[in-house]
Amino acid sequence: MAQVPVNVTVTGAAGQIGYALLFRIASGQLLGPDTPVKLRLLEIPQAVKAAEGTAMELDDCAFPLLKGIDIFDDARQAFDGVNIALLVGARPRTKGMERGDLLEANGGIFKPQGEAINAGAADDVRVLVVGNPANTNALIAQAHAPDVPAERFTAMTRLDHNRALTQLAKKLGVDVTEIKKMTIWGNHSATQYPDIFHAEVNGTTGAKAVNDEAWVRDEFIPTVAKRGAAIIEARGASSAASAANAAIDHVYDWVNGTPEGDWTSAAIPSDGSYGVPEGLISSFPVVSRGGRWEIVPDLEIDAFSRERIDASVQELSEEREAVRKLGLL
Ligand SMILES: NC(=O)C1=CN([C@@H]2O[C@H](COP(=O)(O)OP(=O)(O)OC[C@H]3O[C@@H](n4cnc5c(N)ncnc54)[C@H](O)[C@@H]3O)[C@@H](O)[C@H]2O)C=CC1
Ligand SMILES: O=C([O-])CC(=O)C(=O)O
Repeated sequence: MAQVPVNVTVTGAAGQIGYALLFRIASGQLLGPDTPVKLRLLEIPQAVKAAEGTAMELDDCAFPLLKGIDIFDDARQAFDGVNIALLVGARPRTKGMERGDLLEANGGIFKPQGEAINAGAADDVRVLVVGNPANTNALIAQAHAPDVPAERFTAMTRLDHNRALTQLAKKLGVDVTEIKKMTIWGNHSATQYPDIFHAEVNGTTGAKAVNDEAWVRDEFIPTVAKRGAAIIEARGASSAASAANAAIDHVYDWVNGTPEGDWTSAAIPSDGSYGVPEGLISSFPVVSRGGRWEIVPDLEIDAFSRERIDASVQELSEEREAVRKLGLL
């Protein structure tokens, strides 16, 4: 294990996702059991003490792969030399806040973080934005990091993907491992489109195996798309451990590749595929090969799917327009 440690920066480190995420990174689940890591935690000044507490607990685990923990309240320092950037900290929507206000408040976070990544990140930096609105926050950060290849900025829809796998598996009474090629299209929001027409289950498609369009339309899609709100309702707080789990899955697959014969979902910059305007950070069916995400090409999109993909992509276009008007792009 003479390998140089990989620098992993986590923003919002003292938050609830941070707490569920850091121990898994340090134990080797993010990058694999042979890759040592150094953690660089970014928090706002008021939460630095809490982050220090988490760092004490990380020390107390004596993880063999953890080669250092540094805590910052300054983005330039936190992203200096970063290889993997997990942008979790964001401004949550509070009462009375309009979508425009939320985008503006997050612009104040993701613009300077993009600039800091541009200034100091390692050449191989990979960025995953978790903090909501994740797709558009990723777009803002990317816009302020012109020296970093655009494809290195991604947003998380893997939690939606994993939610969709379990909902379909439960409906069919099969194991989640029997379902391949699930897809989430569009925005990580209630407009997202979980697509089972291309999913494969024991030699047929997910849609054919279910054979019930009303269930797909009225139960499956809304259950997956509104699962975040349902968790908040039940738990009194938003998904944390499942979100951290999805972040681990996203980065692990990005670095190590997706399995043959399957694909996953990630929000990545559009190359114009499937009618998604170029540059929007939208969720697609993707494989990871040679450390890069590739959009799965040439899938047939029927009218049912087309309408839903277009609606979610339309929302992303509107968010892009809104942040453009705010001068954030
Ligand atoms: N993409 C996805 O699937 C999911 C996204 N989320 C989003 O993830 C984000 C974090 O969720 P939680 O950890 O539950 O929230 P949280 O409120 O528990 O933690 C957020 C942390 O970010 C910190 N923070 C705020 N501004 C910061 C800045 N400028 N730099 C560094 N840190 C900063 C806060 O001090 C806080 O400790 C939220 O935006 C949430 O909506 C949550 C679940 C799933
Ligand atoms: O809605 C939220 O804040 C949490 C979220 O993104 C999710 O659980 O998908």
